[in-house]
Amino acid sequence: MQDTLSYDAAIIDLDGTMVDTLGDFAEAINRMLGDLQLPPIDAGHIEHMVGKGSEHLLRSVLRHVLGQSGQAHDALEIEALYPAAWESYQRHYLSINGQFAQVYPGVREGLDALRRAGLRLACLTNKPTAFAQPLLRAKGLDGFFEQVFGGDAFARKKPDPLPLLKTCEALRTAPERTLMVGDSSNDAQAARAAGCPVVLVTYGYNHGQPVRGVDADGFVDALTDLSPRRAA
Ligand SMILES: O=C(O)COP(=O)(O)O
Ligand SMILES: [Mg+2]
Repeated sequence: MQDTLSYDAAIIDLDGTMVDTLGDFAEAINRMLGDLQLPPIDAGHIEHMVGKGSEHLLRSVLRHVLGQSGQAHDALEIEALYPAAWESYQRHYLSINGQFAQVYPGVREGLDALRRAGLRLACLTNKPTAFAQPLLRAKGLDGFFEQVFGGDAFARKKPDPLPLLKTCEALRTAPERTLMVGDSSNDAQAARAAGCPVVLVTYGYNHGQPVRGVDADGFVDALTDLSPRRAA
């Protein structure tokens, strides 16, 4: 049980923390690869590439499939494919957003308990804001958050501390009283550098690495394990 006694607010990550979006990523990516006449990629590979935003994801996917198909693939070739890949991926992602994704057990109850305890909530994801907002709406999670910021909302993404500091500013809370809840080393590194306490869920995506090896203040198996007491 993670004690929220001294927190005024919580910043919650999206992919791998609130919603299991691997199915959405796999569907949109494989439709994009089909458009580009490239071979498909397994969800297992995609899982290790998620967390650093869509641009990083697409470049990792292109590098992987070009390598698999034995085609020469230097950075220039990946960049030459990138604009068409991004256009296709964005179109497909928006058309299926949420259809192959599930809210993790305990998320609604956990968020509800945090809200009832008086904590202010923001969602901060590396996913583009234009993907994040409709996904939260489709899953009935949008009403919990005062603010929703995507990976394109600020000049730099997590693991840089800037998005967390900007989110604290928007919530008008001090970083040391604002709990970051995420699923990966990105979230933890950003929180450490911003001066926010950080708890990681044990079920998300952590670039294929064991999450308990990440430097964090605690780990929970569900958001319901975050104790919902507010700061005095
Ligand atoms: O789109 C991604 O890279 C995932 O983003 P998130 O884990 O920060 O929500
Ligand atoms: Mg995540």
